[in-house]
Amino acid sequence: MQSVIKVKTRGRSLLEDPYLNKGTAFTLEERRAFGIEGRLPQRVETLEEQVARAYEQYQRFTNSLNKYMYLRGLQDYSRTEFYALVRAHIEEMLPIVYTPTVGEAIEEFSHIYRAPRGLVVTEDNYLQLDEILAGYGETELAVVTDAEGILGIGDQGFGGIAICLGKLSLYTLTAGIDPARSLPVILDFGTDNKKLLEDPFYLGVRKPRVRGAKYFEMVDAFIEAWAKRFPNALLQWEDLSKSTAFEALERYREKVPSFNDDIQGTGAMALAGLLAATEQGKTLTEQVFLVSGAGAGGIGVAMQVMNGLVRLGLTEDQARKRIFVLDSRGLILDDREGLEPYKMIFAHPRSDLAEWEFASKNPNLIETIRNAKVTVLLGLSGQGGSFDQKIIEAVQKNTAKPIVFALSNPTNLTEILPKDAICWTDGNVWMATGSPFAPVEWKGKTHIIGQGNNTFVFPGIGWGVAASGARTVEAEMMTDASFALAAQVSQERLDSGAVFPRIVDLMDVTDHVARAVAECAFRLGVATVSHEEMEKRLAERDWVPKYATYEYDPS
Ligand SMILES: O=C([O-])CC(=O)C(=O)O
Ligand SMILES: [Mg+2]
Repeated sequence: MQSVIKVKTRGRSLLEDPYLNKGTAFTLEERRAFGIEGRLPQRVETLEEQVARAYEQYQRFTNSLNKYMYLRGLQDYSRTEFYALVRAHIEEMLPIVYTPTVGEAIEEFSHIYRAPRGLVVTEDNYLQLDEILAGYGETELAVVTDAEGILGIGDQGFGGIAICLGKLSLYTLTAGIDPARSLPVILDFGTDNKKLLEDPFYLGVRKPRVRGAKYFEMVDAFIEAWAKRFPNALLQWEDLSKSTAFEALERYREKVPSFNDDIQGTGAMALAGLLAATEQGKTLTEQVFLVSGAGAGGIGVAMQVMNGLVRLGLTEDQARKRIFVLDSRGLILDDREGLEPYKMIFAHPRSDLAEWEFASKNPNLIETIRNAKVTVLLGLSGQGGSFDQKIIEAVQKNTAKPIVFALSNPTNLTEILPKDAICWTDGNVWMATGSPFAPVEWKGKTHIIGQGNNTFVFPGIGWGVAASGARTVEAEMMTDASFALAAQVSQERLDSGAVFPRIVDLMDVTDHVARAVAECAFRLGVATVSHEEMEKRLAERDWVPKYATYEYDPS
């Protein structure tokens, strides 16, 4: 907690340091002690007064991307003011600093770029990372992307660093990670996005992506330098493409405490929603699941559903028989030539389909729904609109109340619009979406749409790992996170149709998830601090947006 701190920086540099700057909130004594008298308006303000002005300015922008730019500018000016503002208006501003507007900001990044942030790793500097990292202050958390699989919008090159900025903002807001101790990292190994390569403003490495052995040689070098400089820090992989996400996760998970947000975070979130929709899992083992999309998110969700079913008493084999994963070529079956290794675990034997009716080589979406008697649809395909009326009606034949999660982001890639799902099922559906959607009025009832986004879990995972000093991030920790999140969905939320908590409760929810993750680390023996120390670290957020009093430190 900030109260009184010693500060060495003086004069104009103090006003230009976003971690220390208080602007008009510097007291007259501080202005004198730090040599900034005369550089500020005479009036001394409180943080609340500053935030009120910033909010008035924010409201003058009518376009989301402009709002994003304003907030990022404020963040570059003062971390405290930025976080205090977003915290006061979290429901309104989360869709700006995060999904969906962050998607647009990523696409436009080289055009809206203003100030440098984070660490940029390239083919030119990856051998100097020891030296480079020595110049960074103490760090406890990195969000790392190579930007090949950003949200559902694919290869975004250098702009992908903005997803790291967005995720880290959430870590600070909800888990109290000190912004000065968190690091966004872009592995800028080129891009295959033609539009970016031809854009005169593009700031990233203007070359095709490095792939294969050279790619992992460079990531190895980064991990080695990172682990040497910050051995206990947590690393979150974000938005790698499916071709590297699984391999990177496995390759480094024993080397540094790390997890993949799209595989594990999204998986843990989805299982939580399913638990909430089935009375904390009471009927989960009776459901039949269809996962549309076999990327990091799709396979991650399938794995976590499997882990959940096993926790509820099924064997892995029994669980897998209830999960059907489809990619662009249809249902994944064991006789597919060239099947990617990470998909194999969910490949059903063709011999199991003896009684099925389907037209071509692999059953498609509707054929799988009909033959397998699917009751739960999980959309992670990035194919906007792919759950159409026929699809929904087919699921309705199998169950009184389908569960339909359209988890692809941003908004325009959602597999189904909530209003359509509610209309086509006459209101009999458990609906959730990855991006935020407004409530839907249907026959006099207001249906609230829960936001099925990994933001409900990753900050808690990070805090839980930090609090327990966990050496590794284990699958069991994710499952405990799912149960903890599901338990935070109130009866009132369920009555209004939502299977995820309110965004305004994100901080509370994160408390519970963090505790579950930390306790699990203890149970599994991967924690490295005492239970007492862990309790201390969980009791209070490390950093909250408040001003400390500064005392000049001349040493
Ligand atoms: O960033 C988000 O909103 C959720 C996520 O990880 C993704 O869609 O890749
Ligand atoms: Mg992601």
